[in-house]
Amino acid sequence: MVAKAGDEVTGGSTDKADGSSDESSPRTALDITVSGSTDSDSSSSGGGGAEEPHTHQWRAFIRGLLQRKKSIRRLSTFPPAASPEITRWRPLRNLERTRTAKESGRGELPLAPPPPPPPPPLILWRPMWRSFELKELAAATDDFSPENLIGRGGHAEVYRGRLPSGQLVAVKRLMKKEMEEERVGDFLSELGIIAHVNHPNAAHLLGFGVEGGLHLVLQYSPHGSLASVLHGSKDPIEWGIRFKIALGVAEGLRYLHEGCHRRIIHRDIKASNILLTDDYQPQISDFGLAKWLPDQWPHHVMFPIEGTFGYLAPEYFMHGVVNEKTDVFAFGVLLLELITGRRAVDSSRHSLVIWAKPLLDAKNLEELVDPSLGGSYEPREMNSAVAVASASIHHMPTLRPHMNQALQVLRGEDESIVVGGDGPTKPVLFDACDLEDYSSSRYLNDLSRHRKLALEQ
Ligand SMILES: Nc1ncnc2c1ncn2[C@@H]1O[C@H](COP(=O)(O)OP(=O)(O)OP(=O)(O)O)[C@@H](O)[C@H]1O
Repeated sequence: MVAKAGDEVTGGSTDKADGSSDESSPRTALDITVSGSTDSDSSSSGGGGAEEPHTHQWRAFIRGLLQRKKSIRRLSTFPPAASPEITRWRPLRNLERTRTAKESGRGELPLAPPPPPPPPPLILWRPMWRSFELKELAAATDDFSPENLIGRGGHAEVYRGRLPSGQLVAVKRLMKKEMEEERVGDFLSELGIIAHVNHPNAAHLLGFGVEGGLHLVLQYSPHGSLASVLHGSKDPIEWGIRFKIALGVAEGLRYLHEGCHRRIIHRDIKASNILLTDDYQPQISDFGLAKWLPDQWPHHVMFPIEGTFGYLAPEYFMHGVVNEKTDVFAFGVLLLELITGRRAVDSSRHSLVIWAKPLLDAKNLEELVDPSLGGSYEPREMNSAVAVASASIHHMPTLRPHMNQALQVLRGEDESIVVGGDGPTKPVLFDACDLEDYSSSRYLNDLSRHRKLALEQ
């Protein structure tokens, strides 16, 4: 359950379907700003006791939702079979709950949520977003005309629009059929998180609307998504742009993991969720699955398993373990897409990771690199991208780099991992030990098993 009409929305943990609690849920983003309560989290959004201007916006937003007099809840359903791609695999929705260490059979997992984290320092912050009326959104998008439809995800339609000021915007509207179901929760989570994110490499929220459905109003990205540019256009994009995108996504992820006032795990990094500005600056978008993690939690075990086949880290799809390294794995897959020009999952539903792993291990750049580049790339950049991709898709999460390390290698500031040279690749030991001994062949087996499971849905 997320919230019901008439429920009082207050600070604290997020109620799950089974009545259990999940303090890491991004729903807290809404709760803390609406309640202005004494909840220890309240200052994390800049609350700090005194009501800030943005609190009024949240109040207006929640009031609008409650006036809908419709229940908003999570249901134990599967996504519609006709999803445009095999996205958002949610086979375990009916098991929605937070597993305890006992249940998972692992001593190191938290038995119960630890006490709430101490409030972070007060951040003076003024929102740049506002609430839009339906008539404003309709005017901007020419009544949501099909000509303005620029994207359709699993759960939302995105329309290009123009505000009276002349500014181009993207209006993301939760599809009607999804309104009463679990997606509303994701949508509100997305709003709660994106409203707090402020980085050039993250999608920029301009406002929201709750009349006639749920809407996010975002800055318009003229080139659309990386997926459409990389896989949907006849002209291959040159290596310089690909590398710029890799650097920008790494910057954005580092910000989410380390630069925000709370750690944000995106959980759905993929080419269609990377938007491109007019000068191909990438912006991480679609925060529908993103989670805030308290500082003292090394990781979190989550069900249902949600995300996109082809980008899911093995420890996540096998055990539900989520932390920064879940995103690092997906970033590695994204790098492989940029290097090879191939999709994370091809039309025969074969995984790029399974295809690339032997080539990465053999340092076979010749077969790995996108032939449409015609060998035209800067060798240092390519070598560092390949090295980071290889380390990022490591089956052991602790042997994957943190995003700041990945960034340093990409920028050429750290050459501790190099491929393609004469000497052997240096081992990349970022942390001391792993959760378990997990062999490479078992990893590939698990990937294949996961692929089979995903195809059965
Ligand atoms: N700000 C924007 N500017 C331009 N195009 C956008 C913008 N936001 C989204 N789009 C387009 O709409 C598509 C769908 O958007 P988005 O991924 O946010 O929807 P979704 O329903 O959450 O998708 P998913 O299936 O991943 O859950 C994107 O892949 C992109 O092509």
